[in-house]
Amino acid sequence: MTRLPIADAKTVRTGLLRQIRRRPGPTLAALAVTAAAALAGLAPARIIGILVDRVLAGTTYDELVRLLIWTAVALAAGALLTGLAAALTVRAGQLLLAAVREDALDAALHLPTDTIEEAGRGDLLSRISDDVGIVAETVTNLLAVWVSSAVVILLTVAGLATLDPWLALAGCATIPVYVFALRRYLPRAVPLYAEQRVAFADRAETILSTLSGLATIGTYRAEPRFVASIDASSERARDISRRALWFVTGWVKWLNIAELVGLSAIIATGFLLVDAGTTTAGAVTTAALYFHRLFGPLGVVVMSVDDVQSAIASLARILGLGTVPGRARQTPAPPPAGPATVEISGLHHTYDANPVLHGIDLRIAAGERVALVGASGAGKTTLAGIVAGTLTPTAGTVDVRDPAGQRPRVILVAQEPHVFAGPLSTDLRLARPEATDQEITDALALVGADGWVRQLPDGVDTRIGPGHTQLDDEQRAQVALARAHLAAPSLVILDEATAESGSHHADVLERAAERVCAGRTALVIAHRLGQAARADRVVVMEHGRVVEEGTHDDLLARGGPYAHLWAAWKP
Ligand SMILES: Nc1ncnc2c1ncn2[C@@H]1O[C@H](COP(=O)(O)OP(=O)(O)OP(=O)(O)O)[C@@H](O)[C@H]1O
Repeated sequence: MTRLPIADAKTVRTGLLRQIRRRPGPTLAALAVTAAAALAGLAPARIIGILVDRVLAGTTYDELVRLLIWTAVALAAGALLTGLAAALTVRAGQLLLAAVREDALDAALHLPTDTIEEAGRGDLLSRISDDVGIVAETVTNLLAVWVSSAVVILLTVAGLATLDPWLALAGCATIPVYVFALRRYLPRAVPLYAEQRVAFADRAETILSTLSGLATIGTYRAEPRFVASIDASSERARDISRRALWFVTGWVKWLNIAELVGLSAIIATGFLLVDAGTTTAGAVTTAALYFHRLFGPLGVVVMSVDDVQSAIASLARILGLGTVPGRARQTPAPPPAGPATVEISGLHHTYDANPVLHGIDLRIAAGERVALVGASGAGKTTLAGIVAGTLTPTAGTVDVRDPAGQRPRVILVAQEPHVFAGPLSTDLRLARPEATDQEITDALALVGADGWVRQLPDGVDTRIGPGHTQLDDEQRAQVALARAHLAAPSLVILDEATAESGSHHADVLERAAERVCAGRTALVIAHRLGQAARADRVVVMEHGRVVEEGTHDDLLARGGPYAHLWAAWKP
């Protein structure tokens, strides 16, 4: 199975930057307030350092009180700004995510049908639901903390360096311990947590399956066996949770050792510097407090690396959707025009290295109705999908033009047409939002659906779908044909719209299909050869090639593949 692509690191970076550049205000505001909050957070440490120096030099009571008031003001300002920065960062993050989500949804809606089929719908769905959910949760819970931690770390290190480069250097003694702890922790954390999740899922599954089979278990007096299996899975979950707890404790121990090493190095260096008279005790106090401020942010960053990595992986999956070349966008719908001409040349198509179309050349004149016939698997649906633009051919071209030489509206009525849940009239207006009630009624009458629609509880406004009125296959096909008629296409492609039904229904639908095709160019995949007999021209396909074409009578007279199909067909 071909997977949908995952964006590489560069695409993720440029994708995010592009979104930020589109609307830079919220991000810049969040960064500015975060920086102000970080600076306000540095102020108390600086004031306390000054206070230490003043006390050592012999200060007055008034000055002491003044400095303490300044410390309180700085703390309050820091707290306010930190709260504001968090709110602004989450807002900027959510706006960014909303833009990314909109783009991803847009890309998903324009993915070529064959790409979705090859990759599986599950992959696409999990990207626009699960992955978006993971990123949204990270943005809400961690983005503000990470941004403020990064800014605090940056400004605090800069603050340390401006106090005294030697003190900053001494603080670096913590780095090797952090690196050692990270290298020890990260590689073991992911598998451990994955194992824990599996154990939890296992326990839930065992309990659920026992509960759902309670009656049967009682009948066979098998309770002890099931209780034992719940016991076993619970023990596994407990053991692994205990291991995970020990693991976290061990990890936190290393963080504490790193802090101890850095702080000790700063105090020891400070002692030497004060002794040598190159700095003051107040500056060393400030440096120690600055350094202490780093512990919180560093701890948060390190503890949530896993979550952020998983969010980045999800983001890469979401942005990967935008890297698939999309289908041609048909919006806005071209205005109704006369019947189209179709020029197909050198068309090849391959599914997963399995070639199914081998160089199809076909021309359909304006207003002509061509029936496509052939055994199952001959490639008819594939050809129809390519002409409709829902499939991208491996090679070759399809040129569809209206009388004015423009790409016109092409409507494909698929084998299993989809009718959207909701009022029937809303489904029909999908084809033409401005359609009047009369036009809708006329379209339903044209396809022979007016009778049963009138009998629905609310007529054409009756809600269709689960929990409401359910349509049968014939009714769905009629709705699809009425919708196609309302769209006023220049080319209509019918893919076995009548194949599912019994013979009376087939007659109803065939008549409906013929009326929808009238005055339009039409390509009809005809399993019921009666449809082919009434077409202007019949094109016979075998194993991905056109083997015969002509009128029904000509082909019968020729006695080739079509004549054999006709002879074998029982109307
Ligand atoms: N999405 C797909 N992925 C892989 N192979 C496919 C896909 N769709 C069709 N095929 C294969 O391509 C070949 C042509 O299929 P296609 O549906 O175009 O033929 P058809 O003439 O319309 O047949 P039918 O009348 O049964 O619908 C078949 O062998 C089919 O198995």
